[in-house]
Amino acid sequence: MTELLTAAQMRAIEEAAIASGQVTGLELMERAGRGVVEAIGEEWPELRAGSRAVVLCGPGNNGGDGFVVARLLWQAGWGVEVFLYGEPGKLPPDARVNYERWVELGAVEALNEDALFQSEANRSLDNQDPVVIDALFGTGLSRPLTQDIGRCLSSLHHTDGISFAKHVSVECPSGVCIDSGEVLGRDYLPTDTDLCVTFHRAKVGHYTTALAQAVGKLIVVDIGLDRDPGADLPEIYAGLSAMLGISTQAGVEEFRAAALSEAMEYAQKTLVERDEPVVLLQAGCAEELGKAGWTGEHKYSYGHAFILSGGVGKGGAARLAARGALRIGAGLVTVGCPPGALQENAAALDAVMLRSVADSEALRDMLEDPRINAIGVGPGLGTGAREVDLVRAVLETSRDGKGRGSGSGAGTARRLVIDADALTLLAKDEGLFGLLHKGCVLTPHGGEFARLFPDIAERLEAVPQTGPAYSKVDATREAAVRAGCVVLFKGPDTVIAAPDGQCSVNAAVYERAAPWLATAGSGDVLAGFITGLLARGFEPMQAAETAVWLHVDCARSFGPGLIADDLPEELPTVLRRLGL
Ligand SMILES: NC(=O)C1=CN([C@@H]2O[C@H](COP(=O)(O)OP(=O)(O)OC[C@H]3O[C@@H](n4cnc5c(N)ncnc54)[C@H](O)[C@@H]3O)[C@@H](O)[C@H]2O)[C@@H](O)CC1
Ligand SMILES: Nc1ncnc2c1ncn2[C@@H]1O[C@H](COP(=O)(O)OP(=O)(O)O)[C@@H](O)[C@H]1O
Ligand SMILES: [K+]
Repeated sequence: MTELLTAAQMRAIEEAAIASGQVTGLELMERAGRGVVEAIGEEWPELRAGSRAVVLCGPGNNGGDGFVVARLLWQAGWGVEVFLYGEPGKLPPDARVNYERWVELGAVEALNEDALFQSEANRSLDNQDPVVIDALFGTGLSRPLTQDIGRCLSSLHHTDGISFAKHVSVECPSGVCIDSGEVLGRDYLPTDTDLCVTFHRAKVGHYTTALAQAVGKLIVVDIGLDRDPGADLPEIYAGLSAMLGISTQAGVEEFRAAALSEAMEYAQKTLVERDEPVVLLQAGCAEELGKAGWTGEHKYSYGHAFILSGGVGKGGAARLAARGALRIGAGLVTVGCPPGALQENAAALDAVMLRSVADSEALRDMLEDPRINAIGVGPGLGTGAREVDLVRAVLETSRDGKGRGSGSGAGTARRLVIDADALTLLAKDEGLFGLLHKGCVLTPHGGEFARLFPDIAERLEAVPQTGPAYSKVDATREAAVRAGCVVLFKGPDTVIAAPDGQCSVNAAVYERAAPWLATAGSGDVLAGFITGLLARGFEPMQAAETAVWLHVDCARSFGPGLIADDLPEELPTVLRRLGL
């Protein structure tokens, strides 16, 4: 499990490590700078002594990292030019030390567009593919960049006469709020970056679409913050006691107690400041499916999923969802449609069963069957009065104590996936919205989210002027609390949140990009995947996480040319590859 951090969490972790005596800020900065240089070497092994770099340093510790990078590249024989935004006298202590170390080796010029143009790296005729290293702002960005800095960054790519072949960002492209992935002020897009090097853990913003689209490759460098803060204490004491000549056993114990209590105090502060972590979904989240296994005695052991369909000519979406539910392992899947659409559906369904559902009364009768333990409602449903009644029936008959299934979800309320048209109905009808319960999963895309939670969407859309900016993670968490159930907010950066604060990100970006998943009907298949897993007894959060991860994996496994119908058919290949 990989946790994604906010800037505040990262700061707290660093502070705790420094306070425990485990490491100094200066050492962390050295490791960070070294990590950047190593990442450059691995990415472009052809660059070596004689290559050129321009390092842009900012007024904080991100700038400090930049001075370390400059020094290490210089020591490796590179031609290095350094530009500083800010005053040397105002640099924080560790950055100041590294500034001083650099000025023994080379010059520091004030950063502006003209200076970049005039830089040797830009003007030299040896054309060595100069690298520009952006160490202006990292986790400490608190307001929009001034226009002159914004212009400098834009000029790196968009101005005739300035050309830097390779662009490296330290922590993140400067100007981006690392909690949200947003450019503060939204005056321009994040600067395109070939390589973004961050430290200890990726931050939440790295996995948002806005930032990921600008970053070619993300590297997370280990700066040694995973070690137990108490682990080094005996050595530290041994060193100190030898120095001071106080080596007694009592002294050892006293020293340990004092140092540990300080470390504990910081650790507690760190924990208090932390929400439930935001988790990046990885292959491991699908392991639950393996653990759930295929060991049942009969089809009802795997639950019975029911998908409500729209009328004549509108059944494709429900059929896609049904196919998804069946492939992901629901024991039985039934599509319920209006009588007039039976013929159309019968012609298109085989393994999926079919029932006629004339109206909400017929539906309530059907849902007397306790074996139906998961329902998917919304894809292609329609948004008329009949559909309002159907959605109400589904919600009312699935609240606590109703719809106890015989599958592994037995003993819990019937679970629901509410998607597409059903979300539109919820947005129009407060009464329906009020019927939501913890067994539901809402799966809005951006438009549906804005209809359901207009004030939250408005806050998310507002141009952020200060950091940390309100993020998709914040928005989804807030929506989940309001709805009282799991909310899965779709997109290349799908965020899933539960009312208790659990939150995960399924990122179809970087090496997991699957832009061809944006194809008509793919959301319907996702709704089906979740419904199928709910039928199998998965908890709502776990069902949403597993389904969305497999959804992207199916798209990646199939590749470009994918249409929604291919997604369920690709699932067996994906499951086999995962060893499930
Ligand atoms: N704290 C540590 O121990 C470590 C920090 N590291 C680096 O330090 C960075 C964080 O350092 P800081 O907290 O100093 O933050 P930054 O260096 O990201 O920026 C903070 C500085 O920029 C100013 N500032 C913020 N927004 C501005 C704007 N729009 N225009 C002009 N000035 C602006 C602030 O007033 C402050 O002086 C990380 O991203 C990472 O690169 C690494 O060296 C690892 C260790
Ligand atoms: N660029 C993208 N990369 C990866 N996945 C995407 C991208 N754009 C959309 N998706 C995913 O595709 C699906 C589209 O669902 P939705 O918008 O409901 O479409 P439809 O209603 O046509 O099924 C969602 O799961 C969404 O997360
Ligand atoms: K930066």
